[in-house]
Amino acid sequence: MRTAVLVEPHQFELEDRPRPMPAPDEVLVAVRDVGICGSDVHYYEHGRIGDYVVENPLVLGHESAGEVVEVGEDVTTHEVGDRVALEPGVPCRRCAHCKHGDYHLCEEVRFMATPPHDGAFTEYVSWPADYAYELPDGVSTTEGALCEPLSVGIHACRRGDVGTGDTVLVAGAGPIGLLVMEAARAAGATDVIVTDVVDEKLDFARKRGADLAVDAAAGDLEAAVDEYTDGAGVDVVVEASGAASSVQTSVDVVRRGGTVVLVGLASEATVPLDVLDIIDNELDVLGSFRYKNTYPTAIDLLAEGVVDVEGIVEFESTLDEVDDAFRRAMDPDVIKGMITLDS
Ligand SMILES: NC(=O)c1ccc[n+]([C@@H]2O[C@H](COP(=O)([O-])OP(=O)(O)OC[C@H]3O[C@@H](n4cnc5c(N)ncnc54)[C@H](O)[C@@H]3O)[C@@H](O)[C@H]2O)c1
Ligand SMILES: C[C@@H](O)[C@H](N)C(=O)O
Repeated sequence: MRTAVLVEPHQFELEDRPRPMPAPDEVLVAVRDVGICGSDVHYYEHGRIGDYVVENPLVLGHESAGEVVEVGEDVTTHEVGDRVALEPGVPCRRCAHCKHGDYHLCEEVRFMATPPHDGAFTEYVSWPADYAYELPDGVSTTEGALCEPLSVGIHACRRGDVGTGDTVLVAGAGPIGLLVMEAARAAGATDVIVTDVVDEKLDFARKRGADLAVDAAAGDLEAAVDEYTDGAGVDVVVEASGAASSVQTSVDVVRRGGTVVLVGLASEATVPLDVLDIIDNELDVLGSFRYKNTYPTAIDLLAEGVVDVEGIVEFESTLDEVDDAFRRAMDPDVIKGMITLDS
């Protein structure tokens, strides 16, 4: 099977690898769509993300969906021909976190495209059947692949307890921020303010329904939020830019008693933060890491037409064009590229 392998930064090789055999509890999936995530681009450019270093050739891609072509002998839940979205993190199922229900915090998780685990820029992936979620008619495999970043948005909104009538500020209009916006609307938020520092991203957010889109670099964000909320501040901020300065700004624009959810991986591990602000205003400042139990929700929201994910896809390429696709995805103005396969 054709497989795009990152052999060193900025260099993919298309290899012919043996097709995997599904284990008894797995399904073999012919991959149809794989999103290019910011983390894939980061590995492509730098060969590492923090402590995760690409020491051996790695297959990138963790936002994937496809069609079941074979089922393991113990699998009773899937049939050949089912279209499925693959949740890319499979936990150990035995540790305290898994037993506690926080399987996304499992330290033994096998997460696609995170060294040393291969991802989905390949023709076939064999994956545990219970992490392969059937897509109903009407939900495309492109949408199935985008259940992954949508899951990040759903989990962040759950962490922030976003609810009916809330005003939510989403910092960063990349794919994650835009899908946080979708998830926040689905959770009942009536007002969504989006910030970014790139005009094209702000325009894109406006076209996708942001009630207010503000340039965070222009220096008047707090005033703009004050004006919009009559001085109250927003109920929930979801920080999805990863910009260090945006962490304090998030604390500045949330209302007293409100919640700040940190999703963006701040480029600097330590960021200045006015702790008295947090105490005096009794803020909840929470981390949000990946997701748990979000795929069924994401698929339901897509099937009901409550969220739009395909609208963030700006280009599609084939596996043979993976190098070009990654070069294109490095453009800061581009929101999302997809690799499509037709094996
Ligand atoms: N916590 C998690 O589980 C999780 C999962 C996926 C991604 N992430 C992180 O979330 C962040 C967003 O991911 P993405 O793929 O959308 O990234 P992205 O780089 O495509 O988008 C980030 C956006 O933030 C904008 N930005 C930069 N500085 C800003 C500022 N000061 N204020 C507002 N916006 C600003 C950028 O212009 C860009 O549009 C990244 O840091 C990523 O690593 C976290
Ligand atoms: C959650 C996922 O989208 C992220 N890129 C990660 O590897 O953690």
